[in-house]
Amino acid sequence: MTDSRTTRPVLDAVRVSKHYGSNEVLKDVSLQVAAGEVVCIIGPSGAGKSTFLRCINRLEVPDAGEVWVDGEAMGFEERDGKLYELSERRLSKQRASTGMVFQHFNLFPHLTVLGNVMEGPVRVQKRPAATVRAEARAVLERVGLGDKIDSYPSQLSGGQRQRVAIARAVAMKPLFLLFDEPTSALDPELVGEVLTVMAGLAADGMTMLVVTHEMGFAREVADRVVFMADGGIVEQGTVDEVLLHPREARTQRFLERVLA
Ligand SMILES: Nc1ncnc2c1ncn2[C@@H]1O[C@H](COP(=O)(O)OP(=O)(O)OP(=O)(O)O)[C@@H](O)[C@H]1O
Repeated sequence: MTDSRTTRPVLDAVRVSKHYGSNEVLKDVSLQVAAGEVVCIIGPSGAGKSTFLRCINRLEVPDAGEVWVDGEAMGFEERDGKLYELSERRLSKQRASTGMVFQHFNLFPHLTVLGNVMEGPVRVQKRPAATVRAEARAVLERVGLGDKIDSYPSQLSGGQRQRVAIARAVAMKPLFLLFDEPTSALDPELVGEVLTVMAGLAADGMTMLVVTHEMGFAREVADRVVFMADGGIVEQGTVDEVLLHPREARTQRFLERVLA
């Protein structure tokens, strides 16, 4: 990749740390993701993967470290050369640039599928409803739910709900998408339809940081794989380097266990 647009880091997390009580959950974690890149984070339960994603979009406030998104410090704005903490309202707007898809969909039960997808662009980003409606329909077509726009979440399968959640994040036109184990809550037969949508977004050039236990997805789609354990990055590299020829004993043991 020689095009500078596809190599510039759109996400730059620098020495992020977080503790809960005496539990050091993240220790000095740094990670860059370039525009157009798909990075999968793998690792055992309790490694700090979810906490890292939540620190990136400031659903959790890190104890130390910085997160830069397209050159802007997450949670702060610059005025007169100084950084000031953003109000919750402005933070919500900034957070929209880091669209997040959770394990448990988090849809609004009282809104239709279309209403769920329009909510963020209209209420948070204050974009005109007519434009957003047309865009939301197009995004829902793209995730294969064009015929479900008037349904309510309770009328959908888990896989369909997760595809609505993905459409909702995409409709905000984020700089990148964060996925936190997006298929872990699904029945096995519904996992494939969600992974297919995610692979489609990756093929379209969407920048993605994906916490996943789906090794097949990581192998097929990731440009880079990051192995986390005990609150830190143990190793990272290409699929070939990390999944097929891991250097670190901890990575080898983890892969032996999950691929057994
Ligand atoms: N809000 C919280 N309060 C206290 N401890 C927390 C909180 N959130 C996470 N932890 C702890 O932080 C550690 C890391 O949790 P985290 O969910 O980030 O790990 P993970 O790698 O995503 O694990 P999993 O794959 O099981 O989701 C765990 O020990 C967890 O119990």
